[in-house]
Amino acid sequence: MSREVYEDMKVGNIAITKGVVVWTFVLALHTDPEIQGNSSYEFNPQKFADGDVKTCKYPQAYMPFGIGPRVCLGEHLATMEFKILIALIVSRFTLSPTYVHSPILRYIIVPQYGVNLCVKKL
Ligand code: HEM
Repeated sequence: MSREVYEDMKVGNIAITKGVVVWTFVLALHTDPEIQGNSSYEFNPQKFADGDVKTCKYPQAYMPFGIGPRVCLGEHLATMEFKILIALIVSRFTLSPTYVHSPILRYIIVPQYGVNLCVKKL
């Protein structure tokens, strides 16, 4: 995520000059054990049971849809679409017995050995 600095400013003890574009590496924020806790690399949907902001040390450090006045306009639509999509997938397939649960970090978190699904004729 990026923001252009419109005037010379300081963030903590870092001086930033007008015109510089500052990038936030969101993946690092979402996986840093210092911020997210020691299980930051584990796939654990349960940690969201009490809402997004309770998942990490600083509520604003969890920002898959950005943050502030330019936050993603489609956040709620996309979240709803994901819920519908997951429900549709789960209702039509079961995981193959050969499936090995092994999420790893590439550019995003992906299943290391893929996800094999059993397809049955409806
Ligand atoms: C998984 C799905 C999506 C993700 C992860 C995502 C993520 C993001 C992020 C990180 C930003 C930048 C926010 C910022 O700079 O603070 C953004 C902006 C935006 N997104 Fe999404 N987005 C998703 C889906 C959608 C959908 C479905 C729509 C529209 C239907 C949408 C519309 C927008 C728009 C219009 C902006 C620009 C907002 C602005 O600059 O004021 N996004 N999105």
